Amino acid sequence: MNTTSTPDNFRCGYIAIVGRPNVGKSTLMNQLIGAKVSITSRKAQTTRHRITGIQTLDDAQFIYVDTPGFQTRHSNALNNTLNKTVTNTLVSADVILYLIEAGTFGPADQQVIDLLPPDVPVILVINKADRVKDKAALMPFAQNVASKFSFAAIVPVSAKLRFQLDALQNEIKRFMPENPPVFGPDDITDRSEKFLASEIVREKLFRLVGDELPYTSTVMIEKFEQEGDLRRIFAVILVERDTQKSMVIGNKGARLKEVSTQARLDMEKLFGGPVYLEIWVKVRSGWADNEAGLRAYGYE
Ligand SMILES: Nc1nc2c(ncn2[C@@H]2O[C@H](COP(=O)(O)OP(=O)(O)OP(=O)(O)O)[C@@H](O)[C@H]2O)c(=O)[nH]1
Repeated sequence: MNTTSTPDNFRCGYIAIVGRPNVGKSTLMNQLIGAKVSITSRKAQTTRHRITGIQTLDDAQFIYVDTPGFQTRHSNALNNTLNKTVTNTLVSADVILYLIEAGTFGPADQQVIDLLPPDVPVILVINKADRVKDKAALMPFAQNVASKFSFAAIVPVSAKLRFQLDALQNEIKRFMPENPPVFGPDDITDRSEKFLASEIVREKLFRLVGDELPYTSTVMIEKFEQEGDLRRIFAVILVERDTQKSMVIGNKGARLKEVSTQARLDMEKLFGGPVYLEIWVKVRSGWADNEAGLRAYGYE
């Protein structure tokens, strides 16, 4: 018996987004749900946690699961943990979006294909289609990639320009099971504000400090207090060496100040109220190679 106003044939499902680092997974999820819950950056390997973005329409609820970029270049405890997360995310999904970049297919893309489970529908999403001048060239490229796996559908998109995202959403809906919604109609993420705050600081850090900073640097929120509308947030950026600490702080603290200002503005937009943000930089060496250390920082 249906006791709520949910239509009988409502669809609800989990959608995993996978692809090698930097193909645009976070950008795609943010554009699909229309809010910034996953961080994006020009630097590869910025997404470390599983992030859920939720979109609810009249007839369907899409629950997106973002996965860390599959890492093959470096091998340490952190990367092994990341790859395990990818595999676990995939087998429990109803639909998988496998992302590649238009015109590019390399060994790292193949390695992600090798992780795809055979019994979950996989949509081949060819992202960054805006970069391809000769659209006719996309066809043979798509056919070539399609020969490598039995995809349920193929959709070229531009996550950045929102090109073909409706078409993609319709394809996704076809493969979602009939289920009542899991989340409320206004929820966009099941992540806490504290978690989102740390992701925002990390995004600014990678954007502003750039390639010199190793991806093992991390952000912790030491205190998160709310007083009426005001949120007071105390964050720590953990780096591995003193030289990295000075890089983050910058000349007379200019860089850290910029990270802090930009992060605060994003938080105020996302939380819908004023934010007081304080960020400290601390050095802690070797944590990325230590499994126990990883657990302590919440990477299971
Ligand atoms: N031209 C173009 N650039 C895009 C598009 N989608 C994403 N990008 C850019 O590609 C870069 C990487 O995007 P992300 O969304 O961070 O990629 P990701 O796959 O989540 O990366 P990891 O977190 O490293 O796994 C950013 O600079 C984006 O702006 C697109 O459709 N067109």
